[in-house]
Parts: sequence; structure tokens; C-alpha cells
Amino acid sequence: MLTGIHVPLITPFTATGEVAADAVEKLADHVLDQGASGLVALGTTGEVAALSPAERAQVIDVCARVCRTRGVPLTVGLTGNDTRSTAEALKALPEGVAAALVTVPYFLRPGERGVVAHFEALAEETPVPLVIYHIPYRTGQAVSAATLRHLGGHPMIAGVKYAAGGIDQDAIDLLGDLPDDFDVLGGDDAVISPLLALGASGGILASAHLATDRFAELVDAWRAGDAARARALGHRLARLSATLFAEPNPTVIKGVLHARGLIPTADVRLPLVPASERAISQADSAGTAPA
Ligand SMILES: O=C(O)C1=N[C@H](C(=O)O)C[C@H](O)C1
Repeated sequence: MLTGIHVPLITPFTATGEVAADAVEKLADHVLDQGASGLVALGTTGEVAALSPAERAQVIDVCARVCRTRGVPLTVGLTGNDTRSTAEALKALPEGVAAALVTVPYFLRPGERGVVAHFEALAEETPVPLVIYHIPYRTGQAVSAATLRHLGGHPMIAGVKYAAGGIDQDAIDLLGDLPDDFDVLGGDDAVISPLLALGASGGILASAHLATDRFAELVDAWRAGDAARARALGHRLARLSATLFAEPNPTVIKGVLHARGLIPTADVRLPLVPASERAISQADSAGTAPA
């Protein structure tokens, strides 16, 4: 189910600070025109923590409409560290959502047995398949390959967004022995190419707001076994990602999209502050360099 490049959309703001709904739609169409396989609404990249409930609903509504029209899946990010309220949020998801990207409970550090109990409870109640968002440098909670493999055996757990901060031994172990119908999507932009080489089926990558077609081509090249092409593209895209993450995500991406006329402002909400001009121009140049 989860293959290709899924773009976790930024949330553009108007000059007066509201969500720019028309720009969300324009950007969604743009990345899909460029070869994205689906969209992710309300990821970290979408500054979900800084959006009100009404703004979150507005973003989901626009993305669901675009995905329905284009016949592509919409995944919605859900972050919580309490099982009961996360289950309620899952049950409240509107029509048109294909999957939920659910973060490993953060800050609380419930241990791996707690992580298993959390996702098993959610999997029993969710109306849509779950994608586990494993990002230990943000959550503070380790999750081993064995735990992910165990959870992947549940029919409502469709995959994992793997963002361990690099290619660790658990990534190698997991990809060497995947449960049936369980996909691994890369979530660390700089190492997407080696993760695809190990067998990941795609990625949820903020960097793919730019060079979307090249990221899609990278997935296709690894899947087709064209290692020479994949390696060359992978190195170039890793350099692009490094420039886009030179300052906190999504500040640089917003700066570049604004410089290219794709969103009305580069504004972010506190505690994020806008990227420097230097970071934006370096990323803009890296995003246009020939492959
Ligand atoms: O929002 C997301 O999904 C992503 N967030 C990551 C982050 O900000 O750390 C980066 C990744 O590309 C996608």
C-alpha cells in the first residue's frame, strides 16, 4: 500500500497569519504533478503543533479533496502520548483519509512493552491503517526491529516511517525480514537512498517539496535495480536535503518555496523562526543543480 514518495506538506500562511488554504491546494497539486505518490497532512513539517483544531481540520479538508480528485492516498499525522486520546482522534478522522501516521508516544518513555500495548490498543479501534512513526531522537523512545516486526503482524498496522537518525542495526534487521504487507518508508531525508537500497518501499520526505520528480525517480531506480543511476541521484539528493535541513525544518523549505512563488509567505509560527537568507539561497541553488 505504501510505496513511492509521500510529501508531508508544509502549512503556508498568509501575510496576516492565517492558513493559506488556496496555497495548500496549489502546493498539493504541484507535488502530485511532479510525481509524488501521495500526501501527508499534519506532519512535523506541517507545523501541526502550532495549528488550532479548526486549522488542522481545514488542512485535512483541502488535502482530502485534492487526493480524492487525483486518486492518491492521504495520510494524516497524529501525535500523542496518551493512548485513549489518540484512539479518540483516530476515530474522529474524516472520510477520505487512507492512513494515519502515529508517532511513538513521546516524552513519557513507556518502554517497548508500553509501545506495543499502545499500538495494539490503537490497532483494535482505528478506522484506517496505521503507520508507526519511529523517530527516537524526537520521542526519546527506542523501538527495536523485533518490536516493529511484532506490531507489523497486526492487519491494521501497515508500515513504519523509519527515522532513527541514520541506518542503524535495527533498520538492517527489520528490512532483512519484513512481515507480510508491512512497508518501510524512510523519514530521514539524508539517508533515503541507502534505506531504499536495503528494501524500503518509499519515503515521507519534507525535502521532496523540491525535486519531487528526482525523489520519485530515486525510488524507481532502486526498485528497478538500476544501482548506478540510483547511487548518483541519491548522492545529489542527499546534498539537497543537507541544505534544506541546515536550519530547523520546515523553515528553509518554506523560504525556498516562497522564493519560487509557490507560497505567499515564508512565515513560520513560534518557536520556529524564519531561515536565514544564506540558508535559503544555498538550498535554492542545490535544488536546481543538474542531476
Ligand atoms: O513531517 C514529516 O513527516 C517529516 N518530518 C521530519 C522532521 O521534521 O524531522 C522530516 C521528514 O522529512 C518528514
